[in-house]
Amino acid sequence: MCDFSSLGLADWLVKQCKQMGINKPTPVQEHCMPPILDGRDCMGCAKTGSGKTAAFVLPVVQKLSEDPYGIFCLVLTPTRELAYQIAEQFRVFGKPLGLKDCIVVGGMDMVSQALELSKQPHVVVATPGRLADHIRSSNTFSMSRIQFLIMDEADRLLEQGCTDFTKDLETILAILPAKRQTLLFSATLTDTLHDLKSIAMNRPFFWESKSDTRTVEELDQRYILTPEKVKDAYLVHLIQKFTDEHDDWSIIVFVNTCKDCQILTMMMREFNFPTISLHSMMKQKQRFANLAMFKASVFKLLIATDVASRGLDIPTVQVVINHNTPGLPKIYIHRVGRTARAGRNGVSITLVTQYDIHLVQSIEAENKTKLKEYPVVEKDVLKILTQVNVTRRQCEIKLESTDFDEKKETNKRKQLILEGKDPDLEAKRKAELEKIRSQKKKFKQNIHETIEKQKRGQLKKKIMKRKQKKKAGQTSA
Ligand SMILES: Nc1ncnc2c1ncn2[C@@H]1O[C@H](COP(=O)(O)OP(=O)(O)OP(=O)(O)O)[C@@H](O)[C@H]1O
Repeated sequence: MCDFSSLGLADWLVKQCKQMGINKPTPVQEHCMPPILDGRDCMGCAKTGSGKTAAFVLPVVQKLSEDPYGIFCLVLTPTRELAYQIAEQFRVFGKPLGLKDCIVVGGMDMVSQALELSKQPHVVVATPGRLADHIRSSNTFSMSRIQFLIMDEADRLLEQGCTDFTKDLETILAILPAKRQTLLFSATLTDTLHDLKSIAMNRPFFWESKSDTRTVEELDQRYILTPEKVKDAYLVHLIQKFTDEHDDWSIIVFVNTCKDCQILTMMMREFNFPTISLHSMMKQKQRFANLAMFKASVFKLLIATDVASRGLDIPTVQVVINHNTPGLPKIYIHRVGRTARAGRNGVSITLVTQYDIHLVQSIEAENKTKLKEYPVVEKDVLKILTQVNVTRRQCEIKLESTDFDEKKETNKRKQLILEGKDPDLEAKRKAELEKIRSQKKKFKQNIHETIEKQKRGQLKKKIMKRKQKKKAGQTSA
């Protein structure tokens, strides 16, 4: 049987693992640690909650112990909360070494970060935007001797989504030495493999967990088909049911927008569920505080946008509810992966409207899993429908009386300016895109309606023919 020692891990680190209850390597650790210790670049793709973090932290800490200097390792990650989580793992495993880390993320004081960077910590864990800002604005630190570059959630860092890291990554990569080890990890690497190969060029070792499905077996994946207007009532019903039945369960509800996050949080509080939220329009200190309270189970219901969908490791989360069906299978994988971690069980429930059925189908096809219907007594949901919808309206009105939308607009403009774009031009471009999208949607709808009409017509004809035949048979008899 494989153990950490046989993978080449030093005794003191094996002991450190044991102290954390980590006794046997998971497959991603078993396969990726030896090539990393051997000096190779590595791309590791394994399911959510399978121990990818330790798969890169342990070899780096071991190598650091052999030749300690700062800055030895740079870790890049897409979200600020994840940066703190990864830094904590380095701190715990590297405690006997006196490992010094520095976290460089947006929303926190830049001056104190610059000061910490100048003290040459062993490990820097950063989000790309803020680190690139430091590189552009100061020369108090050097990364020219780093031994390791790690990109956690590497596919997210490279994709050009709503937050595009490309420019910042270029700035960062430009100051790193070519001779280094590059380690790339994610539960969904495959789509970006081509781009990743141009970053990891040192005899790259690629490992992907072999499995028929892309989600873990311990996860019970469900859906509820609901009209848009009944969604919130289902949500309240589900949360009531889970909190009544299991007082130690924590629940994450994923929503599409910051505004929805805010409204649903207000609503859940109206229904007396102690709730907190996490989204990108909140002040960073509040984000950290809320997450800490959720982790400590002070609050057991978290309403979050996709800022919480990747990497967060909270063992008490038993249920993930998707208030909206994720538009991409990849987003679905990361969201539902917040439960059923490290061999534990978990449930995910996706609320699906009739317009989202094609999204569920592509999630099922991509992940090679069928979602099962979650049984609900419909009349119990209908009983609370009016109350829930009135409460939503009240919360919407309450939110409208604050400057939430205004703040959102200002934040968006600031972000665009920082990205070197013209906010007015961008707005125009977006409006044009939206127009094309809605025309396409209308066109699709028309085709769908025509096909349905034709089908109905054919069916009518068939029935008529059958009736006529029957009649003819009766008269000839
Ligand atoms: N060998 C092991 N044995 C038991 N538990 C482990 C082992 N390695 C890691 N863990 C634990 O498993 C949990 C999940 O690990 P981790 O957060 O690294 O998952 P991940 O693969 O990075 O997931 P994600 O893709 O969601 O980021 C953590 O709580 C971690 O402490």
